[in-house]
Amino acid sequence: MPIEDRDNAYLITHALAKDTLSRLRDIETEQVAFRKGLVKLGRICGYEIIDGAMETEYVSIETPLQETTGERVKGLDDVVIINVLRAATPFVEGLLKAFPRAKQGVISAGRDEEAGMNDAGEFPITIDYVKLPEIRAKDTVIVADPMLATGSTMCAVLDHVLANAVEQPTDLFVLSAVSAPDGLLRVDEEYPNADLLTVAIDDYLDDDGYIVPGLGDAGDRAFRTT
Ligand SMILES: O=P(O)(O)OC[C@H]1O[C@H](OP(=O)(O)OP(=O)(O)O)[C@H](O)[C@@H]1O
Ligand SMILES: O=c1cc[nH]c(=O)[nH]1
Ligand SMILES: [Mg+2]
Repeated sequence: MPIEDRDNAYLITHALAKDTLSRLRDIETEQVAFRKGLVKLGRICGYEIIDGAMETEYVSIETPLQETTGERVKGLDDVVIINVLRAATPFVEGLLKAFPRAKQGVISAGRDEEAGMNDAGEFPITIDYVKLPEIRAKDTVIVADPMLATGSTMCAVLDHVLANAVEQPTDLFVLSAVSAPDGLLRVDEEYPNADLLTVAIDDYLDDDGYIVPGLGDAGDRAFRTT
């Protein structure tokens, strides 16, 4: 469903996506259930991307009984999924169930929480490790991170990914579970060619840059760190 006044931002409205996200938000959801919830949400989002954004083609098929016409999704071999370490890891595990043959990239990008947010609402981002596949124009690129807060991490990641692409991808998706309005606007403004997909847009960011109501620190809850 398109988000008001934004040509390229969409809500993933599948009932099971909303159900799963609601369980993730719950403070009572402990590590294992939280991680499994992120995996499930990634899978649902993957199916929704296929359903909403990928083309199908008719193919001739020989069943054990006779020839018939079937429908196949086009381009499944030309999918690139970027895992923004570390909170995206279980989310990507779910996405891979929808895109099992995706080429995968990882990029370790973290907010410098000690430096904190500046007056413009941005965090300095540290990028430690990057391993990306070759990206070409025909690839469907999905950059996955469950949390889009100030947008600082995603902008740093997109900078890196696009600067290192062999060709600029035509289909570029930024996928998150929960977004703050500020982060969504920032990524939209800096990367107008990206389609932004999210399951929820929450109310605001608190003074520490956490999404409210949000679900807390997704990395800490999935990896049981504090
Ligand atoms: O939009 P932003 O303000 O940049 O915030 C979002 C980022 O914060 C979280 O990662 P974090 O830095 O906590 O790293 P982690 O995945 O290791 O927990 C989250 O997974 C995003 O990457
Ligand atoms: O609310 C937030 C903001 C950034 N990162 C998280 O994990 N949660
Ligand atoms: Mg974290």
